[in-house]
Amino acid sequence: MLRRTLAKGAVALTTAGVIGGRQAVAQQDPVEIQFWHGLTQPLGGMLEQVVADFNASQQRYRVNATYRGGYGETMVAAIAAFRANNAPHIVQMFEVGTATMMAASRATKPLWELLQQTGVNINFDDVLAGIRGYYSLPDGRMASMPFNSSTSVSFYNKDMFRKAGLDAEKFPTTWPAVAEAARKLKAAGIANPMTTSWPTWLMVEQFSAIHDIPLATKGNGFSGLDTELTINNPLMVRHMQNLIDWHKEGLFRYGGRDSAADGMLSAGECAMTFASSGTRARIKKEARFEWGTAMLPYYDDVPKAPLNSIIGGASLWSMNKGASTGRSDAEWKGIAEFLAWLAKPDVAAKWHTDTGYLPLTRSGYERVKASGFYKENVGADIPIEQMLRGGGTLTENSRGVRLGGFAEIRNIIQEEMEKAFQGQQDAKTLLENATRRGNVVLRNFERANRNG
Ligand SMILES: O=P(O)(O)OC[C@H](O)CO
Repeated sequence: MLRRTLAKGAVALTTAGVIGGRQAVAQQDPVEIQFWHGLTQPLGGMLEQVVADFNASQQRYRVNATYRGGYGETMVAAIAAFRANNAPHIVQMFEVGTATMMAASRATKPLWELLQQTGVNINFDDVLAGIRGYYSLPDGRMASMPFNSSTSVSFYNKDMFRKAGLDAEKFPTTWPAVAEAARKLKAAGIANPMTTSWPTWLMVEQFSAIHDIPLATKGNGFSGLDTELTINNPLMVRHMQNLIDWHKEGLFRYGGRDSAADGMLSAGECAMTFASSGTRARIKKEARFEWGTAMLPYYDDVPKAPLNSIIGGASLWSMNKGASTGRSDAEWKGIAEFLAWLAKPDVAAKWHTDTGYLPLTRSGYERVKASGFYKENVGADIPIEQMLRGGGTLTENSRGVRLGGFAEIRNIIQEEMEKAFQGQQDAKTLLENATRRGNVVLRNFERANRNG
């Protein structure tokens, strides 16, 4: 289908040819690219602005960004759409969906193949190791496009700290010190001293990485689908039991599954929270008090702690339309051009500084540092500094997690945590149950995907 020229100053035409002395240049309609995302406000709006900027930067492609619910809902919607031969060109997939997408070879086109096929180049040499490793295949080729990679950090309300007689400029570095601060906050009348977003990401996945303990066998699942959970270990039991006890004591409040607690700190509903670095954008917009950020706490009697934290957030996957429906070369090219545009240093740097998500590359980080941004935005570099802790060398336990059915496993762990917070079980039972039930999910996934 052809669209008539809309060149500046030209009369809009209904047919090709010469009107009013001007030669109409026939031009193709832009190729439409559907992009489903799972970011709530204000991040969703920022992402849609990035897309609008891409659309304004060229005329061949038009990316349509649509919010499809949270990450979990977006994942379910994209899989269902593929089955109905109507998948989006690009889907934003949270990091826990990575193994599932890698196994869904009919539904997705790996990034390396997309770039090879379209001749579009994206240089991944300088991408942070913790990000690159998460989204690449064992041989190093990229499976998906890293976009909004986060890590998790502590956020706290400095006004509440002052009210409790705590040093507002020093967030406690260890878990016992956090509990002590929470007791003082409670004594000062703060109803909810601490909570957490993403309970499993924070209290199980990040916790294991920082303390250099495995979350699952086979290098946290990176080297095989025949992996088993190892979360029923003494350190995990110790931490979970502490959370259960602190909950009973009124020092910790469970704020719900996944991102449910994301808005609690900015609404003044707690004094401390542990959340995605990407929560920074929301806190900055909503908080009506002085707030601070700090690295995640740890147990300082654990020999290798604290190591680097791991990434979260999401990457972008290109999808086939359906099992029996292909895409045109122009569509694949449009997808690749858009992803390459996201990796442009200026675009990636703006996304990082606007949102709190990590810079994509080391050089990007250095550039932002040199610009003075971190001096003006104190604490904005804490997520990346925490990622690079330990010299940036990742261990098998600190490079991330790749499990089949991971979203389901997270739900199981959250369900078992909820039972414990309701007083129905202790930490040991919680972790035994979660391990047993999670391993069933892993075996089912392995059986279904054994032959690729
Ligand atoms: O809030 P995000 O985008 O950093 O994502 C947090 C978790 O990693 C999602 O699994």
